Amino acid sequence: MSVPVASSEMDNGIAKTVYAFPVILALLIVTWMMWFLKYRNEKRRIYELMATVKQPPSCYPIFGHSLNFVGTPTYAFQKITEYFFNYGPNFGIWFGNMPLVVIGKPEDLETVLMSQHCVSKSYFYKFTGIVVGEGLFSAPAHKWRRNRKLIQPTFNSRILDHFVQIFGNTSSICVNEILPKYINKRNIEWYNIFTSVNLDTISQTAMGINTDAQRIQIPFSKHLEIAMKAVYLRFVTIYYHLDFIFNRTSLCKELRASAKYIDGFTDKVIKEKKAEFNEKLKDSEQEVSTFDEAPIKRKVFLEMLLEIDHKGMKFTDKELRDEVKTFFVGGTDTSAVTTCFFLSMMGMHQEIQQQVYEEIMEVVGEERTPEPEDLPKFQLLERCIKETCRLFSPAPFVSRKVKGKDVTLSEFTLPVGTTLLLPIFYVHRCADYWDEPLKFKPERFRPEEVAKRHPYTFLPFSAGLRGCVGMRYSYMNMKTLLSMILRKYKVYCDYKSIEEIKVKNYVVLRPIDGFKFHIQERK
Ligand code: HEM
Repeated sequence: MSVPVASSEMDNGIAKTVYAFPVILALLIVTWMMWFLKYRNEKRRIYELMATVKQPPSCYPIFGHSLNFVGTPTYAFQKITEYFFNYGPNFGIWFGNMPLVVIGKPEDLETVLMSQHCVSKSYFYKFTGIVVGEGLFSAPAHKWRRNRKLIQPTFNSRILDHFVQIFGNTSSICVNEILPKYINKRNIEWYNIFTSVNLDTISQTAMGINTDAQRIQIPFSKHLEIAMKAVYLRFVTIYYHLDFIFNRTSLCKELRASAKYIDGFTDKVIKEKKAEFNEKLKDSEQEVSTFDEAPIKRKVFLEMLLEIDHKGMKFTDKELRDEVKTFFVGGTDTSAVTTCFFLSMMGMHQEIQQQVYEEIMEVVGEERTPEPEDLPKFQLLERCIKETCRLFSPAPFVSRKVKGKDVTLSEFTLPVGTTLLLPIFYVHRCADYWDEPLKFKPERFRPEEVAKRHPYTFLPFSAGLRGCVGMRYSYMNMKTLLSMILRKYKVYCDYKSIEEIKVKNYVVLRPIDGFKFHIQERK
């Protein structure tokens, strides 16, 4: 008797499925159509905006303006910079079929960088994924919001003050053990030397591990440079955006090999720290210590991530690796390049170098390692670091995407979906905001001069909601290292003017012909 019942239930089931299928299909079609109409509407509004803003000539079908960048990376950088100076501060370019709105007006930069609707990174950042994954730098907005809140406190002032001793120790290795090998020598790989100093500093301060990169001479800096170059070439070469083309190039092979090295290096650090963390955890369970209850904000960055993970807010291995890699990459490359440009500027401006030397002698003298309270007293040194960052902004551009809501600027409104390019390099060298922009004038950063300018004319660390989390860290670290270098060595530079230093952009700015300074020991 049960068979007919089962059969009728089955018939019912089939009938339900038969009726449900067209309903689901209709819903899917309606959803897709709504999405498509919204997408087309967004595109239409962006195209309308592009029609109203200034645009350089030579825009070709399919390729847009991108054909004008084809050539060496140097040429591409020069071309983009030329566009800024001819069409800026705000204008539009077509990168293939992608419209890019360039925002160089300080008032508008402030609006963009302070807007919750501009915290999403643009399409270009996906190419950095192989190097830094989805760490803080490239994370999508929802993930970034959570992680920024967690990470920011590990760089608060009290913690930074504790780091000064480590800055002093790693700087001392550089000054007393590494630099003596290069006295009076030319053609030195300065970038590698200073990347290693910064790697030691960041690994001790943020990870609580000593990599001893300066003494062991690990190839981290070499791989970082290869990876950054490959990522940048991919950005600017439009056909490299297609995986099936890029994956077949030798550049891709080099990028993968370097990214693999950086991953391996990071995994080793995490493994070591995890083992130490688990040991401490065991001890704390036995000794009822306060380890688990210690406030998270007192721990270094990696300890804090491990502790959060342990307390249940899980980070996958990949998430952990991405965050750590981001700090290794973000904290070393930019700082190394800034150190090298700074020393070039000191070599080129001997009088200013002498004044900085006198300031250092006044604050700490010949021997004493700087302490936290000394650092604010290095005022001229700080102005010189800032003037270096203005002329040679380590991050020449950043990019964003408008999401969630339109953003209104001084002259037009950015519709949702617009990709933005923020040309920091251009703003820093623009004669509208800086008199004699190609002159090294640290006095521009005296408080009374700063007060005369719009704050968004100086953006080496970007600014606003998604500005650099390591800005104060960097100033403190650079002041410690540079004061210790300059009191022991005199720097000379073979470049005679700023115009002579031609630059290229491998995500981070570099001189095309290398850093041409040399050091002599002060007697
Ligand atoms: C001279 C040194 C440095 C410069 C010029 C610099 C510059 C920048 C810039 C321009 C950005 C914004 C990037 C963008 O929006 O695309 C940024 C973001 C970032 N920087 Fe730095 N940086 C420096 C040093 C450091 C250091 C030492 C650390 C680590 C301690 C660090 C960690 C980060 C992180 C994690 C981000 C992503 C922030 C976020 O999206 O919330 N940076 N940096």
